[in-house]
Amino acid sequence: MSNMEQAGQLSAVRIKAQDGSQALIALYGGHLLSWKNGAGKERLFLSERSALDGSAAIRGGVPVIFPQFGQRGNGQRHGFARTATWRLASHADGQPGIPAHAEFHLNQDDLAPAVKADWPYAFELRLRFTLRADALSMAFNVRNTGQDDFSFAAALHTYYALADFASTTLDGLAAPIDFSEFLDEIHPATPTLSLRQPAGQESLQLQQQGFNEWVVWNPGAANAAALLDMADEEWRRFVCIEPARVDKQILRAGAEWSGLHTVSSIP
Ligand SMILES: O=P(O)(O)OC[C@H]1O[C@H](O)[C@H](O)[C@@H](O)[C@@H]1O
Repeated sequence: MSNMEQAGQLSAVRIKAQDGSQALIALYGGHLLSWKNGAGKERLFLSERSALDGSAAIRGGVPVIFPQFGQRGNGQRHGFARTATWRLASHADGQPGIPAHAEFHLNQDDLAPAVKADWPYAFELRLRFTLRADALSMAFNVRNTGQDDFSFAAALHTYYALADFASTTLDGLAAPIDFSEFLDEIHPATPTLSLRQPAGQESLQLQQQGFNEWVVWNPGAANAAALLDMADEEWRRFVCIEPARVDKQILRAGAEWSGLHTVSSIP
């Protein structure tokens, strides 16, 4: 397929909007690795030490968290979706008046036997990236295709590239964020946030629907030093702001849930 390329050892699809902005998504994890504006400026952080060979979750971009958030459950930390290989269902570059898109699917038959045995439910995940001039949206849909109810948590664990952590502000949460050190905070899902960087750097508007919280995370210096897949100084160059459904909630047999995350450039 013409839009396919390698990212490290991973297969990935690149989609381009009419204005020249681009997104690169790996099949491993259905993982958005890069989102550049029309001038080629990268919006997402990806650690220089990240595995890109399918051996471990990718450190950066947008890990898809499902069906468990962090260690809030007995399953794999942050779930199995970020380390499963998704199927590319459709993709197209943008045309005049039509955005670019790529859609990925994952169901129980795509999982390794041990993972499937650990979470024995029938499901269908759909993840659709829609790329417009200066805006990217991620639509995440979970369907319970089996006979049994199941509970799940979910998040789009977005790593935003920052010029300088300490000079960043985030507006729109119920309480202000202190960009000086370690952050691991869970806030109610106010619909719109503004991630502002110093003059000369791009600021972004973050919107979500369908999720319950915003999680804000940065390891800070000490924790970053202990992370094997992050260089010591890299923590200053990103913040994770994640639309999330942190606690597991039930999804009845036959039911579906949708969450939407839209990020756009603001002056
Ligand atoms: O290292 P990871 O498994 O990717 O998790 C990275 C981070 O994810 C979330 O933001 C959690 O709130 C943090 O507690 C966690 O440390």
